[in-house]
Amino acid sequence: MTAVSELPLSLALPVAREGAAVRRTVAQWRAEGLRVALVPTMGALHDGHVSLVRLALTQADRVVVSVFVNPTQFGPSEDFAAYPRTEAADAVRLSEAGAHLMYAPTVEDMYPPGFATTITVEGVSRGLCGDRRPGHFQGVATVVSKLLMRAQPDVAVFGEKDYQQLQVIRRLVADLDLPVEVIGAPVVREDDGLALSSRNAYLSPGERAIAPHLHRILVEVTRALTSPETEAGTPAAVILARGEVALRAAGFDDVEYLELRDASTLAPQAAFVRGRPARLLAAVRLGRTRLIDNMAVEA
Ligand SMILES: Nc1ncnc2c1ncn2[C@@H]1O[C@H](COP(=O)(O)OP(=O)(O)OP(=O)(O)O)[C@@H](O)[C@H]1O
Ligand SMILES: CC(C)(CO)[C@@H](O)C(=O)[O-]
Ligand code: BAL
Repeated sequence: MTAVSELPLSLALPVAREGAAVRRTVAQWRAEGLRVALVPTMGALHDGHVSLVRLALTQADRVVVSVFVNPTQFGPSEDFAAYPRTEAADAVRLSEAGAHLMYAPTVEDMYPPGFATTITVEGVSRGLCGDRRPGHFQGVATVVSKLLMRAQPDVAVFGEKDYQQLQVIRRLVADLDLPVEVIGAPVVREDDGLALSSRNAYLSPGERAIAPHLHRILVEVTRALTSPETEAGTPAAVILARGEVALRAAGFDDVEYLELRDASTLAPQAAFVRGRPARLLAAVRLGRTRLIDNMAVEA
């Protein structure tokens, strides 16, 4: 293991580069009877990530945070090369947040020559981001499987900001009998409602002013979906179409989707049914930035 050289000594956080090093450290902790959590990330850490670490600390004695910009979940025309990489600052944030180990593997370590296995989670990976980003959830499921195998945590924490991803991982863990408890953490937002996201750094000042309208419109659509008017028979499609018009009017360049889905299977819902938890999910484009957000639709 190496320490990140730019760190002040008092903040030094152990950094593992290889799966074997993580496995050794975790095995030692478990031999001491300690419970271990894993928080997978792609780095460029913000308060949303810190909230996951804090939640992990309430569930475990030791917290490992992986920082890996996973090439296999990016399409050929996506932002893999441009994705922000801020490892030294990430290590400081993790140290301050109370994490115990940063796991920052290289691409070669994760995908050595000859690597040939891909994990596909059917059903929940279909539609929404799965359609818009072909191959994305295969890349996510494959790398998360590897991270779980390497770290062998008791619990793994993922944010609800990436709601479809969370459901894909829940399905993956259940289907492959992986011995880990998956915990979802609530979305952390800016004061104006914008969900924190590493990609918010791409927004120009003008785009940043438009971005919070995504959350505002999700709140309005959720209210409309659960209102007595809807119960009286307005189909969800009509309300969703009004929401899409509102998003375009607010200045978003494209609305990839705005959909009502079952909260766990992500099956499309033609209407909100009281007592059946649903989720409203959206992806929009603002200049070169793709933003996603979602909200519980419950009553
Ligand atoms: N605002 C947030 N609130 C709660 N969890 C979050 C938030 N943003 C990210 N996460 C979670 O942090 C984990 C790592 O996500 P990731 O490193 O991709 O950050 P990100 O900000 O979502 O980046 P991107 O802009 O690429 O989507 C994921 O489980 C993700 O859902
Ligand atoms: C789960 C994850 C770390 C896998 O690369 C990534 O998709 C993310 O940061 O949400
Ligand atoms: N936050 C999910 C990772 C991705 O968008 O690729």
